[in-house]
Amino acid sequence: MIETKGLTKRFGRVDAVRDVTFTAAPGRVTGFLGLNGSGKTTTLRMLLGLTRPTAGQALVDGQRYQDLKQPLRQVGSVLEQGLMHPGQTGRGHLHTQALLCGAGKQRTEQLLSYVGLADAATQRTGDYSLGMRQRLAVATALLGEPRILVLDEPANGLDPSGMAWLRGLLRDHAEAGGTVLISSHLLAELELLIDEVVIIADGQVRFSGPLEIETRLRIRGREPNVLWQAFERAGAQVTTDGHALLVTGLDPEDAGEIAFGVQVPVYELTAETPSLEKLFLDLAGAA
Ligand SMILES: Nc1ncnc2c1ncn2[C@@H]1O[C@H](COP(=O)(O)OP(=O)(O)OP(=O)(O)O)[C@@H](O)[C@H]1O
Repeated sequence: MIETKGLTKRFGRVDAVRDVTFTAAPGRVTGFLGLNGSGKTTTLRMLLGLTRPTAGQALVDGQRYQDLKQPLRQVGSVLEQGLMHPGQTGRGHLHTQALLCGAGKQRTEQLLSYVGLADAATQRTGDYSLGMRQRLAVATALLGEPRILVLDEPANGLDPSGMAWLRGLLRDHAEAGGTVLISSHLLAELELLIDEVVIIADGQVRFSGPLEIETRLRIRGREPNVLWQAFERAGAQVTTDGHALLVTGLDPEDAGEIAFGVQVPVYELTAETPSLEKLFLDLAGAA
């Protein structure tokens, strides 16, 4: 479990993070979304004990990171993947990091396969693509078999197969009861990865909650008023954009059956799902 309560960080006159309160729960993948400079990295750094809050608290399993007994076994993180030595091989990097958290050679070999780098284990990380470095960074985070993962922009540089791999990995981790907090400004990609979303803009949380974006139906028919009343009788919410009825609370099959029941021919019935990007742009005021 990750919790922040009134978390605030001021750098001189810059309010980087203001009164940020949110929870990332076990069994869920929580996305932490914001534009560049919105305060994501500063928040994650406070969570990992790397930046001291001006006010408020950042807690991991109810404790500050610096008070955890075995931090590397409790929390795995990817903050900056620039921390790899370019002359070291992928395997060498993982072995060195394994020493820090007491993981054995068997674990590093298993992880190299798990992140799809077994064949590239003897290549220098300086020759790795951005996506390969991300995979190695994720492997490093997993070394101590932590239940909590904090990943800053892990999707950056991944190709579609890399994204599918990351999605599977995060899903498995959450389904095994782990907690995942993953930041990004790559909205469309995050949409497929996460269950919950926390949207931050100008250092403040603008939205936090489950990612259940309601599908809206756009319906045109011969007698809109008859349809409107019939849909409302079925418990749906109905508005119009002047051309079509906009209906929430019904699935397309039900809407079709209702129109058939009141004998109104339907000319158009389209299910529209607003993208996470739209939600984000609306909430973050990011024009
Ligand atoms: N060490 C620092 N000293 C002064 N200002 C800082 C420092 N670190 C961050 N800031 C400022 O705090 C604000 C939030 O920055 P932060 O890096 O947390 O945002 P971010 O959402 O992670 O952005 P990005 O996606 O670009 O990494 C920015 O205005 C940034 O310039």
